[in-house]
Amino acid sequence: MAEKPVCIATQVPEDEDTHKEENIRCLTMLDHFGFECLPLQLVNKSIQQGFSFNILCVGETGIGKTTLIDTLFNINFKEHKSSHFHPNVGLKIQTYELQETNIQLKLTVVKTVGYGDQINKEASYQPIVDYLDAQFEAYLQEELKIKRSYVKYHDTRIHVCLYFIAPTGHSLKSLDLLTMKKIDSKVNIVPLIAKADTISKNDLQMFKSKIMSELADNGIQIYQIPEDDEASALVSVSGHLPFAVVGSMEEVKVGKRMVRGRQYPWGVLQVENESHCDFVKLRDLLLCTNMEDLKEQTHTRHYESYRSYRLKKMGFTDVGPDNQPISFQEIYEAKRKEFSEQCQREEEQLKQRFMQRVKEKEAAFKEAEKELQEKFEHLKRIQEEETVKLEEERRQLEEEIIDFYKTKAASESLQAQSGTNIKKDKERKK
Ligand SMILES: Nc1nc2c(ncn2[C@@H]2O[C@H](COP(=O)(O)OP(=O)(O)OP(=O)(O)O)[C@@H](O)[C@H]2O)c(=O)[nH]1
Repeated sequence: MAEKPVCIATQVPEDEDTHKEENIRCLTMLDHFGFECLPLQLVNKSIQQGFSFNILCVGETGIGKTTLIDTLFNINFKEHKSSHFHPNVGLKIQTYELQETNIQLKLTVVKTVGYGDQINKEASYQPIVDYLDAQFEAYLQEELKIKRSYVKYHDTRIHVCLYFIAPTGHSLKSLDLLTMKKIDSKVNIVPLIAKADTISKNDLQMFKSKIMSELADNGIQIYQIPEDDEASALVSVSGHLPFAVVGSMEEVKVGKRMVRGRQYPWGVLQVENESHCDFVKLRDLLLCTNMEDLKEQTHTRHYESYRSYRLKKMGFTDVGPDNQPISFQEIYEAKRKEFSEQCQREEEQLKQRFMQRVKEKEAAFKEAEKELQEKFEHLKRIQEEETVKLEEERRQLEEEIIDFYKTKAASESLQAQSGTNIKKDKERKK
């Protein structure tokens, strides 16, 4: 905080001459004191804790997401290029611990992978929506814990979504409109025209107005830059939306200086030259003037609406059916009662269903038993008839055997008789 001379007024008795007031001494303060120091406490605390910032980059493969993030933080994050053949849209999440002088920044960059590469683009926005909700849910679960630890907790809620629009110079694609519509209530969207060096100055202005009117026509809410804020007003950024950005980590010679830019046969595009592109405006917005506002909007607007939706879904409400304020305890008791009644009802239903099934099973068993008994009786009858038949056959066989033996004995005696007669005849002939 800059030191400034202050006038310390001393109380002068009313009856003294007014010319004495001219002799009030002006002292220069050597240090801060009193509640003037309050902001210092916040500054020190913030420096000690460090800052965190979460950026989501949504854009087609190869549109310049990585290069822009590298250029914003002036660090080569060494990213591999993605392929165009992902079957679905995915997200690449990376967290970096950065330091500038004594300021630490925990930066999380989430980038889409394979966005806009599928033939059917209908569900391209879903992984993005799911990711945004999952971060809100994780924060809500931390908030609902009895033992919370916000200091250690890594808040991964996305503070800003940089939406990369292809520099077609024509209009927004239906995928752009669809995705932005789906996420505008969950994140602060800052639309960017990517690779703005590939589009002429006149075309760029027309393209910008076209995009803004298309966003308005489709009711898409982008991040509203607070214009009353002194710093924002100075750069008057809103009028430049969507920012036409160019990314490059290349150092190019311009006159006697080395600047970051892109060298072309016809000249150099300087990334940090405000008459060449809006990169500086974007960097100022994200890092210098509006980071805290982006975080605040994330918490008070987007997270708040997710939280209230989830709590309502869980059955919590601020007012009862009679529009009277209702306490958490009352809701809890009512919910518990409702739950135990529901449990009882379900238990009763289960019991009845069980009894019904037991009855059905018993009836089925009885029916099966009856059928078996009938079958048994039938088989028994058949078997008895078979036995009687067999007995008859056996009797007949025995009779036949007896007859056979009788016949056999008769024939044997006849044979013996004839043998004796032959012998007697022979003896007689002798
Ligand atoms: N003309 C121009 N080219 C750029 C710009 N930014 C990046 N590029 C080039 O575009 C190509 C892809 O850039 P990346 O930053 O890897 O794109 P990306 O969107 O991160 O790609 P993926 O992560 O693979 O989806 C590289 O050859 C960059 O040099 C830009 O502003 N203008």
